[in-house]
Amino acid sequence: YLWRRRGLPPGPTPIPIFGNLFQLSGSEAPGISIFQKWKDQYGSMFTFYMGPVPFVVLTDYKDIKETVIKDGETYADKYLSPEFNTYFRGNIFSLVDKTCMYQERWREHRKFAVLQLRELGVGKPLMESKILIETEELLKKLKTAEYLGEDLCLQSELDVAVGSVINQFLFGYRFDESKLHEFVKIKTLVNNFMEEVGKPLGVLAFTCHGIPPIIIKRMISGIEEQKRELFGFLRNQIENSKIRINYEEDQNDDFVEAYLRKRYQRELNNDFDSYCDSQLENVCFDIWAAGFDTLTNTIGFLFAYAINYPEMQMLIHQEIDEYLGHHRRILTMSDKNALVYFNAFANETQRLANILPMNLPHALTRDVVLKGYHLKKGTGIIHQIANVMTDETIFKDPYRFDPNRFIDENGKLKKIEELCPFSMGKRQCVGEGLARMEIFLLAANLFNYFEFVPGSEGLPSLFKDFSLVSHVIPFKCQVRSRDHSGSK
Ligand code: HEM
Repeated sequence: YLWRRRGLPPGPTPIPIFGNLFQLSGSEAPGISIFQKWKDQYGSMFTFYMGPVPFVVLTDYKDIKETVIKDGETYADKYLSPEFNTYFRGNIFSLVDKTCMYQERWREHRKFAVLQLRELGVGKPLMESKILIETEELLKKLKTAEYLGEDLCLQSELDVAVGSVINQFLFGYRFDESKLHEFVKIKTLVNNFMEEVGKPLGVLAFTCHGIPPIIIKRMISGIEEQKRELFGFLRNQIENSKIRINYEEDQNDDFVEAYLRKRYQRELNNDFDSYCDSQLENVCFDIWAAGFDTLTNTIGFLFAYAINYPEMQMLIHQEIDEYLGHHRRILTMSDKNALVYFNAFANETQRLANILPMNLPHALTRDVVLKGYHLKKGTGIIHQIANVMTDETIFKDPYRFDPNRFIDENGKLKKIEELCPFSMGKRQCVGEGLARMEIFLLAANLFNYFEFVPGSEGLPSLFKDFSLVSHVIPFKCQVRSRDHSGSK
């Protein structure tokens, strides 16, 4: 009755105030299976309630494509709480959360971020060289761990490498020994933020419209101090850039410099609104929050799978050895296409690590008729890519880790369009190019020089917790050098 009254597709019965949140949080972690259960029960398009708010969920690739690709503008808005945004960000500033009211500002800043990722080197030797510096540093640390015969917490090392690349992009410097304390601080703050908004009350505060800021503050009380420190850190970096920058020059070394120059030019033309400090702080936060956890955990899962499946790790090693012959050297992006098995392994990792158990909620920018349902402008829509990537009609035996599903009968890499970890359409991940480069350069090179085996605590767990982004449980491993001559 509830569904018919609202003209929505059917779904599980909600309870007052909390809707279906407890079914979601009480389900098997990380939460993908409950969407599958609802799909089996109500069909591929159904409605569930996050708190008092209904969200229409699309779980079929075909339907997602029909909506976000063929009618992108209609689905480009986000369904996130303006009150939460105002409380957390100071206003409706950001790349990730932008709502319809601020569509133009979001469009401008998204375009700017995509352009800067390109200008500052994604897909080019410039970014490659920065990622390779992190790769070399990682290799040195692995060598030391091997020499000492110690267990290695690989995830901590990957975190520093991934964090350094983001910080290079944003602020122009990496986290060397002297800056490690800064990294630990920002990582902790971003992680705590993710944890808070991943809890049921956090999800409510993050998505439901109309909750007064004073209540939001109570619902996610853990966030207050972190917010101050996090934005304090970002503000500090931006202020340092302002001191360094020379507006006479036009060469940008990092994102913040590019932003400040753009703002300067706009202000010369009497536009004092489009580019401002608060927006810059929030975009920096978004790039950290959206880019760090997702990427470092993807690479972490890749190694966790490789240690759990040594016979597959051996195939990665064999492929690299056959390709490089006797001349072991650092792999670069020009080698990527030759390493079919590694790419298939990385694809399968992204599919099964399925890093966003629930995608970010979008909202309709106009009334639409979808599969016979008349949905009103503003309705929340979730494109459940996690369920597409575990759809057994596309990926047979979907919970089995099997890189071979991405290799065709001619031994070539098979493109399966339903592999969509970066989502699709107008809100598709802006960091996809950077993420793909890092996955290849960091991971392929570590396999190039080392074998990874379980540490003293045994095999890495493949369990995924319930969070906005699935985290690999930090594991210990041992590394064995594959380069006995000692030359690199
Ligand atoms: C393996 C790593 C990554 C994965 C799996 C991933 C996945 C995603 C997904 C699924 C979305 C949401 C799309 C939607 O709303 O439908 C997204 C958005 C976003 N990602 Fe990523 N991401 C990754 C890495 C990165 C990196 C490295 C950056 C930064 C350089 C980044 C920046 C962003 C931003 C800014 C958005 C919001 C875009 C918008 O709403 O317009 N991501 N990402």
